[in-house]
Amino acid sequence: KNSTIIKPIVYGNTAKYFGKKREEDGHTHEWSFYLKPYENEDTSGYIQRVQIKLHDSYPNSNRVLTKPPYEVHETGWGEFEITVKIFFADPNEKPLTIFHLLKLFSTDQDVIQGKKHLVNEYYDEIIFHEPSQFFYQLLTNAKPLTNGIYKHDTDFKEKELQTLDKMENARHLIRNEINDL
Ligand SMILES: Cn1nnc2cc(CO)ccc21
Repeated sequence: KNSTIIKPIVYGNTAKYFGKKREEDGHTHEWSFYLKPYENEDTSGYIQRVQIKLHDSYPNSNRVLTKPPYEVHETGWGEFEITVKIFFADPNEKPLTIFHLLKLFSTDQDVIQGKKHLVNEYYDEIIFHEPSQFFYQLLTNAKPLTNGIYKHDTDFKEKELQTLDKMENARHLIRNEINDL
């Protein structure tokens, strides 16, 4: 039977420039990395823990979160790859690894002047194909969160439309070029 469960997620980072380099440690930015469900639901029923691996030179660089919100708040001076590993409540479900390049620097004047946060976030989907009976229950009975804690800076629906338009335009361009051959 058709038992594929899709869980939309949003992950990424925000960053804010201090305005200058901090004397004592040379840090220039505060930043946050986060992983959250796209819809407001309690993920703790089906996510057992989330490991967020920072650059090795951060103290305690492997941040383990056993309940939401799955966030890391830090300060620093450099951009680097963050590796996220999501472990699920069903031990037979393979953990999922996500890679994210921390972004601190922007060319947007408002961001440079510290007037607004840099937001670098992505929409993705965790697809569970033929989950076990036990896990299917956990996935489908996730409690909706009433306090609406998750709001997204990015209007992903709008971004989807814009991306689809770009793809359509690209198809027309290619078709015209092929016709002109
Ligand atoms: C790569 N990077 N960027 N900023 C950093 C801050 C620390 C902690 O002092 C360690 C590593 C860092």
